[in-house]
Amino acid sequence: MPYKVKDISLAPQGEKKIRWVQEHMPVLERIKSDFSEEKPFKGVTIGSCLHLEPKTINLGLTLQAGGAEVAMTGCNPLSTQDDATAAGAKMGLNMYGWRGETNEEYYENIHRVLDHEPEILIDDGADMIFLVHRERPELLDGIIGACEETTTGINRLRAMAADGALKFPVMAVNDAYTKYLFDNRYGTGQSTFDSIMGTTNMLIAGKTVVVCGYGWCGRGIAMRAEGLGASVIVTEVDPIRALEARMDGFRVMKVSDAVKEADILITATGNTDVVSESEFMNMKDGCVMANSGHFNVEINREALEELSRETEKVKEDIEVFIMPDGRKLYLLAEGRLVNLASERGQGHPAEIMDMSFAMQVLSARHLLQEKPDPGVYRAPDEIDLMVARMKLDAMGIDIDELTEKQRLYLENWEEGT
Ligand SMILES: NC(=O)c1ccc[n+]([C@@H]2O[C@H](COP(=O)([O-])OP(=O)(O)OC[C@H]3O[C@@H](n4cnc5c(N)ncnc54)[C@H](O)[C@@H]3O)[C@@H](O)[C@H]2O)c1
Ligand SMILES: O=c1[nH]cnc2c1ncn2[C@@H]1O[C@H](CO)[C@@H](O)[C@H]1O
Ligand SMILES: N[C@@H](CCS)C(=O)O
Repeated sequence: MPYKVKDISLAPQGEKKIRWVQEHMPVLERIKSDFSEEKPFKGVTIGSCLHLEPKTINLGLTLQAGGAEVAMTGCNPLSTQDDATAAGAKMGLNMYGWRGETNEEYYENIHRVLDHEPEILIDDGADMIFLVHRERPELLDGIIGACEETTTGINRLRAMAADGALKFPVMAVNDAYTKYLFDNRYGTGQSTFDSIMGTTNMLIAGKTVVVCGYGWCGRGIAMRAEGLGASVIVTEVDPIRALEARMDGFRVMKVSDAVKEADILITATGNTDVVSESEFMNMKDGCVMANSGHFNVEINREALEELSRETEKVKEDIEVFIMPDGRKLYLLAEGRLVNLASERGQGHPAEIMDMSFAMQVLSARHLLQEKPDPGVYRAPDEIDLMVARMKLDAMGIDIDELTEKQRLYLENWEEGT
């Protein structure tokens, strides 16, 4: 099995980590067992560009159990766990990636996955989907479709479809209820603090935490910050979401004012330049900044570097930028997704990725069965509900069912007071 990983001798350690997450991914394990009987992907090659860590390797193993030939690379140069990729390679997955890739190596590894001529792509952020359109158009005819993991990827793909540039169908996995309501909210909420606390060893209680963006990720981060004892300020550009944040009990203000109070600032907007020159000029001394949104552009690191008179690596994943007036501003994990890109970041909990990855593999099967026209599609509600039911089942939770009388009552418009 071809592979290019950091150190194949790390495989035994990686295998242990994979076994551990498997115990906490009951939905995916159940699907894996069904797939090993049905073999829905027999003869199909699947290429993925996802954060490479034990839960994602387990996704690869699920596709493999379903009969697929699987080739995997990472979707962020810093989020790969080298023991997990070593184990994945040993377990028969074609594996390309290592932590700390250069930009060039990152794209070379995506090309290596594309060299397998995958018929289905699974992407996070749409880098692989763009690359195949731009640089490997000869592969487009052989591609049945793709599944996209995250909000930003889907926004980019919708823009591409609107321009008529998208040449195959894409399942918007992020838009499934069993994905964004749990992964983006509870997953990002927990893993962001897990990583910030692990990296900095700082206390959250008593601090002022500024959360930029009150979408599904932002509300999870704000909720957990409050639970840890912080005073939370939210910044937004959408008036409805700003109102929601206020009525959820948080202070809401412009980012230019919020930075004056921030001990910790976390971005989760999917946007660029959310925190830039003027914010750095007014930011509270000692503020620790982290991004849990997308790519490394939400906090403008280049502007930060240009403004500062001195920069230094404090310790793993913490950089200090000393401003001309002596204020020290700190940036975690180079401004990349802090919950995955920092050494201490393990990504979302296994119980969360259990549902996200169940939606991935079932959406991939749906693509294969339905072969829709080019466009961006939400997974059918039946699949979403099936994943929710399997999760409840695994949690030992029973819920009520509508009686026939109740169903008829809900469907009837004639009955009043
Ligand atoms: N770290 C992770 O593991 C993880 C998990 C899921 C999603 N994501 C990424 O996080 C980002 C947010 O995802 P989401 O699902 O919460 O999206 P969302 O669309 O629900 O929320 C984004 C929010 O940011 C607000 N916003 C946009 N520009 C802003 C600005 N300049 N200032 C303040 N607010 C602004 C929007 O109005 C919106 O309410 C996306 O890039 C997504 O891909 C990361
Ligand atoms: O631990 C993880 N493994 C794999 N993917 C993850 C993990 N944590 C979060 N995400 C995924 O990363 C996307 C943003 O790039 C999110 O949409 C989330 O689903
Ligand atoms: N895969 C990209 C997209 C995140 S939204 C990243 O890791 O930055």
